Amino acid sequence: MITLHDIAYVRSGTADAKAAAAFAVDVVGMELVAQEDGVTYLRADKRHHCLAFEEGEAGVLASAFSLKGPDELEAAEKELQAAGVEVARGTPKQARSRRVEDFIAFDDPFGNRVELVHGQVQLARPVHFGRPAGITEFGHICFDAPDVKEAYAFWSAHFNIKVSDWIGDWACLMRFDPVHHKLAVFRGSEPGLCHINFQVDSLDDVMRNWRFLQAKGVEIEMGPGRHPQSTAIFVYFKGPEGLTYEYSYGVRNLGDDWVPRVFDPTEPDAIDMWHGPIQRTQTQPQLRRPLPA
Ligand SMILES: O=C/C=C/C(C(=O)O)=C(/O)C(=O)O
Ligand SMILES: [Fe+2]
Repeated sequence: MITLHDIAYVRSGTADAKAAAAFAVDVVGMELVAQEDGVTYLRADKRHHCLAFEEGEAGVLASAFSLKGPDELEAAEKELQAAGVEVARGTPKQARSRRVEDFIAFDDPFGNRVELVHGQVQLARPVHFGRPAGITEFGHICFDAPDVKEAYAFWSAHFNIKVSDWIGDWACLMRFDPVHHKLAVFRGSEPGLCHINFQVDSLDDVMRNWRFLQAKGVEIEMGPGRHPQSTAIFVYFKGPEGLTYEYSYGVRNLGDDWVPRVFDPTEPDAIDMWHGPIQRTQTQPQLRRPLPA
């Protein structure tokens, strides 16, 4: 069993790094940490970065989770290989570019590129936020996959992942610590990054951010609303090149005795208890690249 410790980062390709970074800083409120070798690094909490834009074709390149250390990384590599998953270890140069000690990469059964890392660099200094959006941390990652049941079968077979809630066969919200979900999979015809979530400090932050986004003419995909699953109050909005961001406040923590629930996706309040207009958040496509050599 591979024990995920935390989410680490999303790495996304961009054809316009300047626009992608400007949106991440001036609209989302992240800190621009560095721009180096065609990569722009953005942070929102203690991590060196939780979002990196690599110049090139637009689309998600990888989503990463951290493990405890080198022994755990090696054990993860062996476990995945034994299960027939093709796994590659990153080169020192690639690890340096990700600001991690070491990492492995593989594709989930649908082609979502996942990286497992250890030794992600942290920055001790406070985050110099681009604007006061109230971000407290990088909250969760959401993939698309054509079969969410099969996606859960994969994650629960090899990882310390438990389902927290199902939305029929349309979505699976998963946890590996008390937080309701740090990984979600939504049904979509192709692999991709459904959205990247940032937790904010208060309900007021969600509402202030919503007003700010509206005033800036940013496309609001959904919200403000409240998810019945995590009870979080949310707003989803669209950044450049199809990258969807979510702010949310109030995600619940679960105990070991939690029994997963099943919500009917055809019900009007299945994803928003406030019955706001439901719009399927468009996904940033997964770019198909060879595994690290
Ligand atoms: O569509 C349902 C979304 C649920 C949640 C939640 O319960 O917080 C999400 O954050 C999500 O996956 O976007
Ligand atoms: Fe979310």
